[in-house]
Amino acid sequence: MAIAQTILTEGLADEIALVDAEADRVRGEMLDLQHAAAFLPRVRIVAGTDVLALTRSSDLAIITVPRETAAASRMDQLRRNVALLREVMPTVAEGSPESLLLVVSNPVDVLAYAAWKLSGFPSSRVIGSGTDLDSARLRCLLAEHLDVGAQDMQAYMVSEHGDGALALWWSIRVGGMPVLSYLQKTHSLFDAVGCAGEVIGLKGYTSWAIGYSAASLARSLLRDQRRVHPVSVLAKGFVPGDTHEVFLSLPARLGRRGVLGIVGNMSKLLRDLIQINRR
Ligand SMILES: NC(=O)c1ccc[n+]([C@@H]2O[C@H](COP(=O)([O-])OP(=O)(O)OC[C@H]3O[C@@H](n4cnc5c(N)ncnc54)[C@H](O)[C@@H]3O)[C@@H](O)[C@H]2O)c1
Repeated sequence: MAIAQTILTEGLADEIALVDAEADRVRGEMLDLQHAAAFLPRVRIVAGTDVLALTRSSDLAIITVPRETAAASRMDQLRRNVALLREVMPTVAEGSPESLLLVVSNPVDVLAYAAWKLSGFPSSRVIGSGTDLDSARLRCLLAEHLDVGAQDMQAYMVSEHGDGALALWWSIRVGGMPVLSYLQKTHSLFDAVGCAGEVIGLKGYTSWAIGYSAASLARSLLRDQRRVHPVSVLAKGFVPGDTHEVFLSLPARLGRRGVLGIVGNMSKLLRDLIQINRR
C-alpha cells in the first residue's frame, strides 16, 4: 500500500490495480485511496482478487506478496513464496506479456530469479528492488552524520539485499566529492542493514521507505529516466567469464525497456567484493 500510495501521489500511473487474496481488505484500501481523489492527479484505481482480469496489459507489475511469518524458517518461507509465484507469475505473464516486473517480496534476489524463470520474460524486464533500499538507508545515515541533504549523498550498496549487502566504500561522495578518508579519520560506524531490523522490532514491518524506493524505480522504468539504481538483476553476461544464473544487486541503468546496462567495471567490482568477503 505504501508503494501504491507513493506512485499515486507522484502521478506515475494512469491506472493502479491492487490485487490481494483478502477481498474485503483490498477493497477497503481501494476505497480509502479513491476518497483522496480530490487531492491528487486523476488515476483509475481498481482492486480485487482476480490477477488476470485486473492486471491485463499492465506496463509494470510489482510483486509484494506475502509477509514473512516470524515462526517459519527462511527455507520454508522461500518454498512458500516460490510456490506462490508459481501460481501468480504465469497469469501475470499471460495477461501482460510486455510488462516490466519489479519484485519486492523477500528474499528478493531469489524471488526475482524465480519470477524471471516463471514468467519466461527476457531478464532485462525482471528486476528485484534489491539493495536500492539498503543504499538509501546508508545515504540517510551518512547524510545525517555529515549534515547534508540525503539527495546529495551518493553511496551504493550491492550484492544481496539484507544481511549480505555490501557497501561500495569508494562510491561514498557528497556533491561528487569523495569523503571516505574523512569518515575513516572520524572512525564512524554505520549500520545500514541493522536499522531495518530496528524498524521491524519497533513497528512490526517496514513500509514508507520501501514505498519511496519502489516508486523511484517505477519512475525510472516507466518514464525512461535512465537513472542508476542498485537493483537485483541477472548478473550473468555483465560479469566477464561468469556463467552462473544469479540475481544480485549491481548499479543498473533503468529505462522503459528495463535494465539498459550495468555501470562500472564489473571485474573490479567483483574482485573487491570477494576481498571484502574474505576479510
Ligand atoms: N525488498 C525490500 O526492501 C522489502 C521491504 C519491505 C517488505 N518487503 C517484503 O514485501 C513482502 C510484503 O510485505 P508486507 O509488509 O507488505 O506484508 P503484508 O502482510 O502487509 O502484505 C502482504 C499481502 O499479501 C497478501 N497475500 C498473501 N497471500 C496471497 C496470495 N496467495 N495472493 C494474493 N495476495 C496474497 C496478504 O493478504 C497481504 O495483504 C514481504 O515479503 C516483505 O519481506 C521487502
